[in-house]
Parts: sequence; C-alpha cells; structure tokens
Amino acid sequence: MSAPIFPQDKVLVSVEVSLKPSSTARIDDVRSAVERMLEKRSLSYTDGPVPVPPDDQFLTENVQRICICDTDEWVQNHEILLFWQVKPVVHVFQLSEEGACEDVSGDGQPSTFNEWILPAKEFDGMWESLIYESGLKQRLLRYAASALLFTEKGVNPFLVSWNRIVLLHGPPGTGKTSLCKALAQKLSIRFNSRYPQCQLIEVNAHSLFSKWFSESGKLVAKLFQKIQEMVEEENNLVFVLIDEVESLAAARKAALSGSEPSDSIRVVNALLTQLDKLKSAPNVIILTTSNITAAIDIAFVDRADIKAYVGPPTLQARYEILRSCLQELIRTGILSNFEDCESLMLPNYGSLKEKLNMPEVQDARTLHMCKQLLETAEACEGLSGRSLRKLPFLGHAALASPYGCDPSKFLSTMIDTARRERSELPD
Ligand SMILES: Nc1ncnc2c1ncn2[C@@H]1O[C@H](COP(=O)(O)OP(=O)(O)OP(=O)(O)O)[C@@H](O)[C@H]1O
Repeated sequence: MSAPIFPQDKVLVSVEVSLKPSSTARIDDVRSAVERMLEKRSLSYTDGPVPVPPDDQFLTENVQRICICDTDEWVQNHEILLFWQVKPVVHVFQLSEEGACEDVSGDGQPSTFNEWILPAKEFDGMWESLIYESGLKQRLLRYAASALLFTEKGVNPFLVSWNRIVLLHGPPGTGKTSLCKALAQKLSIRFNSRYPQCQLIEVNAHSLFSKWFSESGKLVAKLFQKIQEMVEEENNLVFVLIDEVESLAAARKAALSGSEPSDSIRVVNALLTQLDKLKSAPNVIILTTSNITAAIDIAFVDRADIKAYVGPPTLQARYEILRSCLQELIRTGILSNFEDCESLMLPNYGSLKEKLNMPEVQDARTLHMCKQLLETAEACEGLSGRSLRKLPFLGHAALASPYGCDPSKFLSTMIDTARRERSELPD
C-alpha cells in the first residue's frame, strides 16, 4: 500500500507516548497536549523518537518519550509520510515497574506461572528489537486488533466466527516467545482506552507435569481460577502465554501409550478444557508457541485463527539484527577509536544498495564497515536470531584487547566468529 494522496484517506499512524514513572498527569491531558504539539509541527513521519519540545513545561515534566511507530506498513521504497498525509493516533501509557510476580507455592515445587502487569518495563523496546520480513509483526497486530474489535462490537459468533488464539511456530531461537510477549505489550498500549488494565500470565507447561502429578490437577485448577477472576473484570485485558504447546500433546500421547502415569493425561485434559472455557471470554487472548513446524495434535491449537510461521532470519533481517548490536556497542563506548565514533550511524539494509552503488559519495570508513557488516550477515546464514544476538559478545571475547576497539577490526573478528559458529551447527 502506498501513501494516500487525498486528505480523506489520511493514514493512521500510531504515536506512543510513555509517561515518566513519577508522572501523575491525566492521560487525556497528555494526549491532547501531544496532539497539539504534533499539529504545530510539520513533521515527516518515520519510525523513531520525536524530541519532547524543551519549552513545553507540561510535556517535559510528564513525558519520558514520544515515539512514532510502525509506519513501515505504509511506506515503501523510501517514501516519506508527510504531516498532511497522516492522522496521528496518540497512545499514552505508563510502564509498570512491578516486575514479574511468580506464583510461589512455597513447597519446593517449580512455579506454574509468571504474571506481569502490562505494559511492563521489562518488555519495553522488545517489539522494535525483533526483526522479521514481510510484515509478520504488522499482520499479527492487525489480526489481534480485529479480533478484539469484533468482540467489542458484539459481532455474533454464530454468524461470523473468529477466535483469539495465536500460534507461532518455527525453529528454536527465532524469537517466538519474545514476539508473543512483545505483541501483548503492544496491544496493551494500543487498547488502553478500552482496557485500562492488562495482564500477561505465562504458564509454565513443563512444571504442570512435575513429579508431583497428584498435585498437578490442583495446580491447573488454581491457576485457571485465578485467570477466570481476572477475566471477569471487564476492563481487564488478559493474555495467557503457553510456550511449547507440543509438550502437552506429547504428554497426552505418552499417557495413552502407557509410558507416563495416567495422571498426566488428566492434567492435559484439564488444561485443554479450561482453555476451551476461557476462549469464550471476550477479553482474553491466548498466545501459544511451538518448535514443531508440522501439525500439532491439540484440539484447541487446531482452531487457532492466527497461525504464523516464524522462520530463521533472512539476509536482510540478519544484517539489521547485527547492525542494531553494533550500534549498541558503539553507543556504550565498547567500540570506539576515533572521534565522533558515537555519532556513527550505519545505513539500514534498504539504503545499503544505493550506498554501495555510489561509493564515490560515501565516507570511506562507513562504506568499508557496511561491506564488512554485510559479509558478516552473509556468513551467518542458518544461525538463529538468538545466536545472532550472542555473536557480538563472542566476537568481543575473542579480541586481544577488550577496550576501545576499532569497529572495523571488531567486524573482522565477527566474521571469523560467525564462520566458527556456523561450522558447529548440526547438519
Ligand atoms: N528475528 C529476530 N530479530 C531479533 N532478535 C531475535 C530474532 N529472533 C530471535 N531473536 C533474539 O533471540 C532471543 C530468543 O528468542 P525466544 O526465546 O523468544 O525464541 P523462541 O523462538 O521462543 O525460542 P525457543 O523456542 O527455543 O524458546 C530473543 O530475545 C531475541 O533477542
């Protein structure tokens, strides 16, 4: 989709406004102030921060950060969205600093779930840090947003059917769990005027099959009673995350074949029944992940509307992941050896081609680093996103001197490290 020309077709662009932890300002007041501020300025809309105007006392006192998000959905071929093409949709929120609240049973059993109040400080920036191609993140966001809208408008499920189960499947380390958490965080921000409270419950499926099988049934009951209570409050939006759902199917199969205690089948069945019940609540989104790419034999996953394959990073994604790592090491001063090193900005993959085609107009040092970065990204084919994010650390540990390293020298080491890591991959 390209940017519209007519005013009635203005594109809606999300502007996220994070309040300072100390702020007690009313959300509505901040939203109006930001809207006024944006109206006054002839901004071009690209993803990234908008500086808080220093002469606006109300905003400087209350606002931590203003950020334009997810314009990539509208922008192709480096087009730029200009202010008159855009209707900003301002979302104001305050991050919860409470941290994960574990369920502590106190009797030595592993906890069955973790709980966060969203939007949580831990997940801040996670969505942006996950890099995929072909609009995967946008697709997930739109699916979930449509599902919530259908519910809110009371669409009759007998006439139009939809559900709120998301399944992300793909190889290990491709960011599925992180993507679920980041999606929950994003939706909690986007829907905060409808649902002022929001929680994420991460169910630890493995712990439900602990050796205290006799206890497991009770654990499931306790967990779902808690979730049910949250859901009954209609201003609450509740996300339930179940990682590696295939472990449920495996446990059931093992129980049927007699190699596991029959208690485990009861636990799986209890869990599935509870999930089925929960599904009918309008304010719940169930997020599941699986490392198995083939069909998963679980009834409720079968019914998931929102299924997405999350694959290993492509060359472009690998370049972008490594670029963000490098920029972070430059920001923190771990890589530096020349003046202005902190202000060094490596071009993104989109503008890289152009730059490589016009070498004469480029700064020679930046150009050389881009080529090295691209070479590293090429050398990383087959590595997961998780391994890629570790690579700079391994590369750094392999350096002769850990201080003030030259970025270009560092990249040479990274290429070697990438090749070594790749050679250690199982076939
Ligand atoms: N596409 C990606 N872009 C950026 N970072 C990524 C990407 N894929 C993975 N990562 C990094 O790898 C980390 C681990 O990902 P996560 O644990 O969410 O993966 P997973 O697919 O759920 O893995 P597993 O199934 O093995 O638990 C993420 O926190 C992130 O830093």
